[in-house]
Amino acid sequence: METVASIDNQITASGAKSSVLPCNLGQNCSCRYAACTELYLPVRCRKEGCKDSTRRCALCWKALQKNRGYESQNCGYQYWSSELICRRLIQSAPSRKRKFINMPTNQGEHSLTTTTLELGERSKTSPDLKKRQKSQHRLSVFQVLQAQSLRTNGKDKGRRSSSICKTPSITITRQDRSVTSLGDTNSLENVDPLQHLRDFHERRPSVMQRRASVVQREESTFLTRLRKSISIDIQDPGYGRHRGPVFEKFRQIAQGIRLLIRWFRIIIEISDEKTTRTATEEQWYTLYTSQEARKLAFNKSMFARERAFARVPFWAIKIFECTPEERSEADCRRIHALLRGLKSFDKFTERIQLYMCRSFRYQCVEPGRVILRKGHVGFNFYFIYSGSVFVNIQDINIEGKKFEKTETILARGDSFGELALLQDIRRTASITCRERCEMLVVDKETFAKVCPSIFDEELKHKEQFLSGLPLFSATYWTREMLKLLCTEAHIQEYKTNKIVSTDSDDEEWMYICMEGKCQVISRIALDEKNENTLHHERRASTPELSDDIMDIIKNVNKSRDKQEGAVGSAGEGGGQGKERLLESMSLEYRRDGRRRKIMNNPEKEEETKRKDIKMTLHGPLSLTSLMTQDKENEEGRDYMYLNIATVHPEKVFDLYSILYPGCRPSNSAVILVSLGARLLRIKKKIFFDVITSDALAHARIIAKKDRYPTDEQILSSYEEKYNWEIYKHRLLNDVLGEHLEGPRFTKLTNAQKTVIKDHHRRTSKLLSVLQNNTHREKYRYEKEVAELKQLHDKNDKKELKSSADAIILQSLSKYKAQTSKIQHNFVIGRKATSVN
Ligand SMILES: Nc1ncnc2c1ncn2[C@@H]1O[C@@H]2COP(=O)(O)O[C@H]2[C@H]1O
Repeated sequence: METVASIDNQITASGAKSSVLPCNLGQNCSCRYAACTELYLPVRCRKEGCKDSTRRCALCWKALQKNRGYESQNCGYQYWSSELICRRLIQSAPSRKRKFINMPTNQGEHSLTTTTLELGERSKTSPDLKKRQKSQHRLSVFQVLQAQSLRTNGKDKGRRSSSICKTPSITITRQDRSVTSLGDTNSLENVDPLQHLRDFHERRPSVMQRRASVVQREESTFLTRLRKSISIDIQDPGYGRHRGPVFEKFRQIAQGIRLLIRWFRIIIEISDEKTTRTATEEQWYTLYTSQEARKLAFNKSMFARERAFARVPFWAIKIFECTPEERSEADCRRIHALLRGLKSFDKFTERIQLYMCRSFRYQCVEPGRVILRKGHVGFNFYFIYSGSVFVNIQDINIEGKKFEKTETILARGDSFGELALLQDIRRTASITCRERCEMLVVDKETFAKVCPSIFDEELKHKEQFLSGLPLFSATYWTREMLKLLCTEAHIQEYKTNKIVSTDSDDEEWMYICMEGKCQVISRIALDEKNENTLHHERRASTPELSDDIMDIIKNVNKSRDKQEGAVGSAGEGGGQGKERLLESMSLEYRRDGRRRKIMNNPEKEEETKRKDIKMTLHGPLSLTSLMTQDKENEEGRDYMYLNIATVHPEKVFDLYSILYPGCRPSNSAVILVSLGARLLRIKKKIFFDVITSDALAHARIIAKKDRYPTDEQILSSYEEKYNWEIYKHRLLNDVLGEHLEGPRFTKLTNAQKTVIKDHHRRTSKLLSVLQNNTHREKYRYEKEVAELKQLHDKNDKKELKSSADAIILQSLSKYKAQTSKIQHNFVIGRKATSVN
C-alpha cells in the first residue's frame, strides 16, 4: 500500500533509503530525494552548470531545502495536502483497492481515506445495488469515489468511514476538529483552494510570514496545477474517467464495435430500402417466417430435400478459413472430393477444380439478404452448396413501368455471377437468398485465371449447336450475331413431367431442345362458343345403347369393379357417355370431372403472375399440379389439355407464335412439358434485336412449316374423334343386338355352331379394329361391318341366341378394357389433324 506517510518515513528516517528510489523526472537531475511523483514545487538541479529544473512534492522539496541548510518550519502541509488529496483522489481512482493516505503534518497526522470501489465491492455494503445489472457494474466501475478524511490522532486511528456517497467528496478534518470540505468532485471546480490556503495562513500568521516568499512564488503555479488537474480529471465526473489503460482500451474497442454495429444497421436499412421484393419473394418469406404458415404449407419433398442436403462440414469450414497458402495439397483434395458431384463444379477440368479449391471462400447467408444487386460491379463468382436463391430481374409491365420479378430459382449445384466477370459488365440480375444458403466464392482474380476458358467453351458449344440448326443457318446468321445471342442464353435441364413454359405467348424466352424431348400441350378453354359447338354436336349424336346392352355393360362393370375394388364411373346411362368421351380428351375430366368457372381476359395478366409465382416458389410445376391449380383457380371454366406435338432435339418450341405474336386466342395456351430434356433458352428480346430482315423472313418460312394446329383444327379433330366414338358405339349396339336376338348356342347344329364361331371371330376382329382407333381403318372396315350385318340378317336369329351371352360378355369386357386404355393414350396429333 502506497502511502504518503511511508514515503515521508523513507525520507525522514533514512536518507539512504530514499536515494534508492529513482528520479524519473529530468534526465540531468541527480536528486537523491526524488522519491515521489507528486510535483508541486520547482527545484533547481544542484549540479553545477545544469539549468534543468524540476518540481518536487512538498516532502521532497522540504528535504531538499533541509539539505541546503534551509530551515523550513511549517511548510504549509495543510495547504499542500489539500492539493495532495485532490491529486491522490485522481490518481487513486483507477485503483481497485482502498487507499489510505495518511497525511502527516506538523499539526498531527491527517488521515485521508480515499476509497475507490468497484460497484461489485460496493454492493456488499449496499444490498440494493446488487439489483443493478452486471453490465452496469462494469461500466460504472470507479463511479463511486469516496474520500473522507478522518482525524486519526492516536486513539481513533483505526476508525474509518465507510459511508458511501455517489459523488466523491473531499473533506479535511484537522486536528483542531475544524473541517474543510472541498465539496464533491462535481463542485470541486468552484472551490478556490487559494482561499483555503489564505484561510489557513491567516489563522497562522507565522507561517505566512516565513513562507511568504515561497507562497507568493508558488501560489500561481499551484493554482494552475490544481485547476488543470481539476479540469482534466474532475471537472467531468463521467463514468470511467479515471480508468487504467486496459479499461481505456476496452472502452475504445467497445465504442468501435458500437460504431460498427450502427454502421451495419444503417447499411442494412439502406439495403432494405433499396430492395423491392418480388411477389414470389413476398409469398416465400411470408411462408418462411411464419411458423404457422410453414406448418400448414408443409411440403414433404422440400422437407426431405432439406434433410437430404448436407451442410458444409465443419472440417471443410476450417479449411476455408485458412488462406490459400496455408491450405495443403491434402486439404485441397478433401475439398475437391466434397464438391465433386455439384453440377456446375463438374463442368470444370480436375486441374481447374483443384486450383479453385485452393482459393474458395466460404459464405453463409441468411434468408432475405441480397447477395448481388443488379447494376453493381462484380467481384465474385458463386457456387451454391446448399440452400437456394432467387434470381430477380427487371421487367416492364403493360403501363411501361419497371418492376422486379423473380426469373428463376437457383439451388444446390448451380452457380451464378459469371456474366459480370466474363464480359466486364455490371451485374445483370439481383440475387437474394431464399433459404439459408451456403456458398463457395471464387474471387475475380482466380476466376479470371481459370474459369473463362470453361465459359468460353460453353459459349462455343452453344454457338456450334445453334449454327447447326436450319433456323440459324450461316446464310442469315453471322458468327457475331450468334455470339450475341448465346452470351445471355442458358442451358437448363428439366426432369420428366415438369412444365417448362405455361404459355408460349407470355414467355420471354424461346426454348430450343438440345437433348431429350418435350411435349407440347394445348390448353383450350371450353368457353361458350367452343362448348356450344361441341355440345350441339354431342347432343345430336349422343350414342344410345339399347337397354339390354346397357344392362350387360353394367354387369361387366360391376364384376370388374369388384375385382379392382374401385367404384365404377362409366356406363351409368346414355348421358354419361358424353362426359366419358370428353374425359378421353381432357385429362381433367378423367381425374374428377369437376367443372370450373370462366376466366375473364383482363385477369389473364394476374393469372400469369400467379403461375409465375407458383412456378418460382416451388420450382417447375408438374402438368398434373397445373391442372389442379387451374381447377382451383378458374371457376366455371373447363379446359381440355391436348398433346398436340413433341419437341425433338434441334426443334424450337412454338416458333410460329414467337414470330407471329397474338396468333392464338387469348383463352388458349400452349404449354411446354419436359419429358426429360436439356433446353437452350434464348431471350426473345435479344433474338429480335439481333435478327436481320432476311433472317426473319427465313425464320418465318420455317415457322410456317412447323406450325402447331390451331384451336379450330384441334376442336374439329376433337369432334372427329368424338363422332368416331359414337360411330363405334352405334356399331357395337347393332352387332351385339343381333347377337342378343340369336338362339341359344348349345342347341345348335354343328353347321350353325360353325356359323356362330365365324360370327364370333369376325365380331372380335371388328371390335379390335374399333379399339384400334385409327381413322383410316375405320373407313376400311366399314365394308366389313356391313357384311357382318348382312350375315346376321341371313342367319336364323333364334339359332344364334344361345351363344350371345357368353360372346357378348367376353367381347364387352375386352372392349371395356381397351377403351379405358385408349382414354389414357389418346392423342390427337398433327398428323391426325392433317387427315382432315
Ligand atoms: N435468367 C437467368 N437465369 C439464371 N441465372 C441468371 C439469369 N439472369 C442472370 N442470372 C445470373 O445472375 C447473375 C447476376 O450477376 P451476373 O450478371 O454477374 O451473372 C448473372 C447470372 O449468373
